[in-house]
Amino acid sequence: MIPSQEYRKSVVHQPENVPSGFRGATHWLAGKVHRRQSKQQALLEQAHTIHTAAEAHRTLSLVDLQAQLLSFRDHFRRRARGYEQHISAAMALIVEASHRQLGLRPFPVQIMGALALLEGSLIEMQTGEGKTLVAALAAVFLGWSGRSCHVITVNDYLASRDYARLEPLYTFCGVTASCVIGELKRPERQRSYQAAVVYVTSKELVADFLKDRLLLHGVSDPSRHFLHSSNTLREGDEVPVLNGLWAAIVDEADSVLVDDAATPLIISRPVKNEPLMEACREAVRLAAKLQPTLHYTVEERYKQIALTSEGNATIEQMLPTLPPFWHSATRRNELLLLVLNAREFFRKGKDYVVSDGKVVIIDEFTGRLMPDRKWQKGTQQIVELLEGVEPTDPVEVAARISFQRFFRFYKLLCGMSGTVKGVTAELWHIYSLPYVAIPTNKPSRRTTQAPEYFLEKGAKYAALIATLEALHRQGVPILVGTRSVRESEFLADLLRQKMLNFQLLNAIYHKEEAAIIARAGERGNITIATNMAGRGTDILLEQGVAALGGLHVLLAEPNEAERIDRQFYGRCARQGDPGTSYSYIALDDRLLQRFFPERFLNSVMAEVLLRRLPGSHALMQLLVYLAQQMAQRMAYQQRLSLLRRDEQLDQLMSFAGSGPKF
Ligand SMILES: Nc1ncnc2c1ncn2[C@@H]1O[C@H](COP(=O)(O)OP(=O)(O)OP(=O)(O)O)[C@@H](O)[C@H]1O
Repeated sequence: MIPSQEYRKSVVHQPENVPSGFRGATHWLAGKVHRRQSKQQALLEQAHTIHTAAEAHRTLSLVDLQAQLLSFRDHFRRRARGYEQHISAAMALIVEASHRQLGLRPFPVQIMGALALLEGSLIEMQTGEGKTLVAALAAVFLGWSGRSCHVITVNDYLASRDYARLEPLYTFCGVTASCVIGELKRPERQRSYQAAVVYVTSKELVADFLKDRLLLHGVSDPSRHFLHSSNTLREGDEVPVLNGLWAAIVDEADSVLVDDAATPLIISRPVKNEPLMEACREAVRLAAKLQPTLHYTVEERYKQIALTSEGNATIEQMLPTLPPFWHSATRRNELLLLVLNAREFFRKGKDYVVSDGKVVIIDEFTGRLMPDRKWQKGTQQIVELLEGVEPTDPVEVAARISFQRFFRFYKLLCGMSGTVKGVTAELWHIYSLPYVAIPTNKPSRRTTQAPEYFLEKGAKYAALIATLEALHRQGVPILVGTRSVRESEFLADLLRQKMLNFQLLNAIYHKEEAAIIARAGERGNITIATNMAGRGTDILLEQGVAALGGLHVLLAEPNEAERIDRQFYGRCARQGDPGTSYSYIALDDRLLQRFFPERFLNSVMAEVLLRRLPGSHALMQLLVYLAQQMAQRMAYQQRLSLLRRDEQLDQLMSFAGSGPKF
């Protein structure tokens, strides 16, 4: 049904040699655009035909509809001759089943999206266009094949929500479905992974994969069914939970396959290290006797701490009473600086929380609690000791793999996102994923305000608050996007001073996060969120809000990827609703500061903005564009070099006869 990766790469979108010369290159480009457009046109036409055919099934009884679906399922499972030719007929029945079971009649563009997924493409579909249903239409087919299809969601909440919503459709079509979330124990996980369609986050999936690989002692082809490799298990071993890696539909594909691509997923195991624990305890005891300024200096801006001569003298006085370990100045300083760093720079409520007697890290960018994440090299134990909770054992790495490497194991990979442009070449190069743009069901009614530029953050926030006040007075709901938890809290303080009511998305669980984001479309609501928070949650407008211009979204700081900015703007004007997007940018924003010299920004650009010289906005726009391009280029190079390293490692290992390792 789906062409293999190799077939796709060789036939469908094989990168051609670009002819030399300007004329040659423009012809080549025009031909490429033309081929892509005709492919999209063909898919859309097929989708319209299916939509019309589905209308004819409205009169079918429920029993007949299901009987026809089940007969198609058997046909697909047996891979009977020419079964691919029945995709349109079967899809028309699934469309009707969706209407009966979910109350949703897929639009032609959604059918087009599902067809493109089945061809193994990456589809770009605007936010709010109903990607959840698109994935389900394709997953029914993949589930019919009898092998597991993994639908990758952004978080556990979405995995269980999407599974619960779509389960009636799957059951009706004769497909077993399940979801795997963090709280499931291994026996339950194993049962869930046996289903034909499994909703799961990439994090859970990769963690289970690594645990299985450890159980299987690193042998076997990762794409094969693990249970068939049970001969590699030893007596009394736990059973692997996964059922092989065959097909995956990745939601928010840009985030999973690009942004998180190089993130290593690590399986660690606690190790008893009593000497390290004792050293941490001693360091905390010693540091308690040191005072800022007198014994050490704190450089807030660069997050640096240095012992003063007074500090060094105090420690040396204590040396005779300390064990020999402390007589090495390097070791002593390293440990003491760890404690002082934790004491001066780690903030409870911002960097971590203490819950149920445990120190839990808060993600700096999303504000989410990360119970599985631990600081390294003794920092975790030191923070725990400072908080007076029982220190946990240090951990060692047992197995690791990057998301990029993991997803390349799938025989069939496809994905969806609202923002793919800008990374299509990378997705092709790394995953052999061709790209198909899906048109919107209704024309977009988003108004995009030109970005506003400011000399410094102070002026930017003052203007931002004034805009919020004005819109709030009119009853317009506003969603403000920030780049970090710190910035969202700073904004929240400003709003408190103005006595404005607001909702802050910060360090809470996905369910509450989704509930807050879902209410962002209510009259007069102000919601502050980090850009990634609540991704995937539907924002419905309260009655009467559309007449006020719909949801307004305000980006408080540009991101390193223009894609993430666009993803945020996509929170408004969903499904043909009205909406407006704004962006406020200051010369001291992190993006510009990272890529341009401070002197250039503070003198040349400040002067240009201050004098409102002609073309100043275009120049600022160019700077932001260049900074984002540079950031993306650097991130891409990083991912590419990781991939090359992985590939080299593979070659070495296969030479040694050990098969794929990570
Ligand atoms: N065919 C349909 N008919 C009516 N409503 C639909 C249809 N398909 C989807 N919807 C509704 O559209 C809304 C948005 O759907 P969904 O959350 O799947 O969009 P999305 O593309 O995944 O958005 P995001 O990118 O923000 O996650 C939901 O309320 C869903 O019920």
